[in-house]
Amino acid sequence: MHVTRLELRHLRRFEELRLDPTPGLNLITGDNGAGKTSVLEALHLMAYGRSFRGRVRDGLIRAGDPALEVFVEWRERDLGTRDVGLGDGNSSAETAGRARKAGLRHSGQDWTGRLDGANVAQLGDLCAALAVVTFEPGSHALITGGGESRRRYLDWGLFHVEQGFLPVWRRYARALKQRNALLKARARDTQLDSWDRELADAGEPLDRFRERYLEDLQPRFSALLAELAPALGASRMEYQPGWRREDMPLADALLVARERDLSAGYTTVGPHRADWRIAYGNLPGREALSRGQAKLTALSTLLAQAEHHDAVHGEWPVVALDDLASELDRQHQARVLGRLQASRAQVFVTGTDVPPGMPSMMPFEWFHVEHGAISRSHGAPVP
Ligand SMILES: Nc1ncnc2c1ncn2[C@@H]1O[C@H](COP(=O)(O)OP(=O)(O)OP(=O)(O)O)[C@@H](O)[C@H]1O
Repeated sequence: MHVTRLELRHLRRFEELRLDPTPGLNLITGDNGAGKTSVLEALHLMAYGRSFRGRVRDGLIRAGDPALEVFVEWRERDLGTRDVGLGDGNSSAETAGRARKAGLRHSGQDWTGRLDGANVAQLGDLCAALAVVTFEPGSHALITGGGESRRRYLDWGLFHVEQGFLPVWRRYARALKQRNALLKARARDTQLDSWDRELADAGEPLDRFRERYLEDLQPRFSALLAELAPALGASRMEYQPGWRREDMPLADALLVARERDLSAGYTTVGPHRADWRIAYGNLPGREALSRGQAKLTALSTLLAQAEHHDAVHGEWPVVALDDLASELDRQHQARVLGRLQASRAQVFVTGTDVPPGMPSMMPFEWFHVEHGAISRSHGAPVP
């Protein structure tokens, strides 16, 4: 899939901005604070309902404005349409496939969204339409940070590749909210029984979806990390369900935990506590990773997710790489960009300049951000 138009209004420093990217590599340069990252944030917002730098209300709306707006038009593979040679990033793929569009207005509290000309009822419906994978300076937290971002990683991938996942996820989230409210109110056992049942009925399939998805990612992830960071040794993604699944089904675990949950006022076991970790052949654990190794591991998990999306849908998600040159050394920049070029993914890269690791003769479209505006200059191949 590739974005053909991105428009944003009242986002960070921008009054208004429009970008018409190429289906291949798009380089966005500018000085510090010019607004390069903000462009990727707009794209990420449409795909995730939030920025990778926080929620909309955490400073994404331009100071003094009541709300921001983002519009995206993109093309995605249509099973009835044959995709024609994309290798040079300038092919007829610009006109092939199915055209889609989405719009989002967000005030930080309220939002309205439209997808292909119709209103959307849930933000998740909008986010499940456009697939964007973002690697940015905070991405190492996917490996070294708390479990929430790792659960979000699994769920986001599943929203895009498993049709049945969203209803199960919503059912589980609703049951969890109800059970937690009852626990806080110290409800009677009979009331809790029915929500335990509901939670277990949604939680068991949710757990199976996640475990299977991680298994599907596993071979891609291991191959990617072996290429990007061979010194780490053979690696494995290990799934942790969020309760002692080897000992009992979720329904029993909820019952066993009930007294503890009543005193805590929330549900302490279940898929909302699930996690995954990486086991490395040559390291005791993530605590021993350098910052750069954590970044390469995170990048491998993100690219594995993108490759899997391609295996399911026959096309890559859009790939956004924020500040690539300060995240990876030259050699890794070259490897990653070369791999992405071969994948025919649409890629957005930001930086203060052309990344020094950009492979020579790689074609790209060059955008420059300055004084709150973006201008286009055709990138010459790097000598
Ligand atoms: N809510 C806001 N209202 C107005 N301006 C904002 C708001 N939030 C951020 N800004 C400004 O918008 C710009 C955001 O820049 P952004 O982080 O996208 O820049 P960048 O080009 O990626 O910079 P760097 O190279 O320093 O990472 C900064 O100049 C910042 O001060």
